[in-house]
Amino acid sequence: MRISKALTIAGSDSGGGAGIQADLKTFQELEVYGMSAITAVTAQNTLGVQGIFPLTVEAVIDQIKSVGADLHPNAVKTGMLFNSEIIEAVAHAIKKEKMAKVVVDPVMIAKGGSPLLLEESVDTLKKKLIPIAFCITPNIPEAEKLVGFKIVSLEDRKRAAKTIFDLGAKSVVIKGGHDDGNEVTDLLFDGNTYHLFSSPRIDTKHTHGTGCTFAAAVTAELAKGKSILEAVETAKSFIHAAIEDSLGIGAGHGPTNHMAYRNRKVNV
Ligand SMILES: Nc1ncnc2c1ncn2[C@@H]1O[C@H](COP(=O)(O)OP(=O)(O)OP(=O)(O)O)[C@@H](O)[C@H]1O
Ligand SMILES: Cc1ncc(COP(=O)(O)O)c(N)n1
Repeated sequence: MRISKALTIAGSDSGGGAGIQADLKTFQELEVYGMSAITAVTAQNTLGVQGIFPLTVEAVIDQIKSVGADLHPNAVKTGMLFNSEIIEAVAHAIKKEKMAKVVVDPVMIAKGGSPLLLEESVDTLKKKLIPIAFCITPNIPEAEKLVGFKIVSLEDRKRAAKTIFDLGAKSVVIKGGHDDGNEVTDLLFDGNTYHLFSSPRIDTKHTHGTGCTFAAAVTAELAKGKSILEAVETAKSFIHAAIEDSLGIGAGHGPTNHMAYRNRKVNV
C-alpha cells in the first residue's frame, strides 16, 4: 500500500478541536498519514485559551528535521506559529528539508480573542513564510491584517487575494466564515482565475477549529496529488459536514465533527 503523508507544524489544542489535534484527525479521515511538529502548547477548551507555552526554536526545528530526514511528507501545513523566531525557524527548516506543497494557515487570533500570533510578527509572516507557500488560507480579519485594507465587498476580497498572491503565495483562499449572509463563500485565487465555493451558512456556535480543519483537508488532498481546485472543493465539503454534524460537546464554542465526512460517504 502506498500512503500519502502530511506534516502539520502548529500549536497543540488540549481541547482537541483545533491546532495539531484537528489537523491529525483530518489527515486520518482523508486517509493520509499524519505527522506533527509542535510549535506551542496551549491550555485550551471550548470556553477559551487559558495558557500559551511556546516551545524553543531548537525544539521546533529538530521535530521538522527528524520528519524530513526519514518520512518525506508529500505536503506540509503550518498553523499557530506564535512569534517571529518560530516563523523564521520554520521557514528555514522547510526550505532546508526541501519540503513542497506548503499550506500556510496564518492563524492570528483564537475565537475568544486570545492572540495566537504576536502582532509584531505579522510582518515576518509576510516576508518569510508567504513567499514559500503553495497555498495560504486566511479568514477575512487575517486577510485584512495582511493587506492593510478593509474587506467588505467581493471586489475587495478579490483585490486582497491578488495582493497576497503578489507576496509570493502560489494560491490564496480567503475564507468567508466571518462574512454575513445566508451563504458562506470561500474565494480561491490560483494566479489566473477566481473560484467561488459557496454553501448554506449553518446556524451554530460550534465552529471551534474550522479554519484548522479546512486547511488540513486542503493539505491532505494536495498530499494525495490533487490539484488546488480539487483540494479546496473537498475541503469545503469536509468542513461543511463537520460543522453540520457537530458533536455538541463543551459549554462554549464546541469542536466540529471530524468523522462526519467519512460517515456521509459510507452512508450514501
Ligand atoms: N457557519 C458556517 N456554516 C458553514 N460553513 C462555515 C461556517 N463558518 C465557517 N464555515 C466554513 O469553515 C471554513 C473556515 O472558515 P472561517 O472563515 O470561519 O475560518 P477561521 O476564521 O479561520 O476559523 P475559526 O473561526 O474557527 O478561527 C470555511 O471553509 C468556511 O466556508
Ligand atoms: C493551537 C490552536 N491553533 C489554532 C487555533 C485557531 O483555530 P481555528 O482558526 O481553526 O479555529 C486555536 N484555537 N488553537
